Amino acid sequence: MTRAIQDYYPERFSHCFGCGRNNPHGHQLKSYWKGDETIARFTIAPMYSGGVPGNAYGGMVASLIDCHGTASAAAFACRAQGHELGEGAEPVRFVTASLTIDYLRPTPVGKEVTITGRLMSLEGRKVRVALALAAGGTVCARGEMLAVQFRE
Ligand SMILES: CCCCCCCCCC(=O)SCCNC(=O)CCNC(=O)[C@H](O)C(C)(C)COP(=O)(O)OP(=O)(O)OC[C@H]1O[C@@H](n2cnc3c(N)ncnc32)[C@H](O)[C@@H]1OP(=O)(O)O
Repeated sequence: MTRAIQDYYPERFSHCFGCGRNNPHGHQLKSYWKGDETIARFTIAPMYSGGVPGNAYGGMVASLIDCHGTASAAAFACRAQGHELGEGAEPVRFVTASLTIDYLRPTPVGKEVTITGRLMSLEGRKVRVALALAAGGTVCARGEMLAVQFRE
């Protein structure tokens, strides 16, 4: 898959500060399939420092996990319906209903981090995703999301 999951979002849902391709001021996070899981790569700029220079502030960590989680939910739901993103109808859009983050150790700025997503369960409009953010192979934060399919 060469296109990011977010690149399949309808235009009207592509303004998110974290991952919207139509938001020139945002982070424009890109998430991809990796086998049965999902992955995004991102380098946090030093301006997103937390209290200690060199480490990211917690909101930035949550933001990356949040956007990767909703993208993962859309991809998991699409595949569960028997097709891939870009095939047939436009992908359903998910919003975060609940997100918990465990901050395990500081997340570095200026160094690539990976965010991964794994499907936990899919039940009706609800998708639960397990998420992890790692730097240099070390997990810095874990997240758990309940994403709910948006009713248009
Ligand atoms: C045209 C406007 C376009 C707007 C698009 C926005 C896209 C932006 C994407 C994001 O940036 S996500 C940002 C942060 N998230 C939000 O702003 C979401 C705010 N919350 C909501 O809009 C609604 O609460 C939500 C859509 C998540 C759910 O409302 P619904 O009325 O569609 O569904 P409902 O309340 O019936 O909940 C559906 C199921 O989820 C469950 N649920 C909802 N919130 C929950 C929660 N917090 N914890 C546990 N379960 C929860 C709920 O119990 C229920 O379970 P069951 O189906 O088993 O009965």
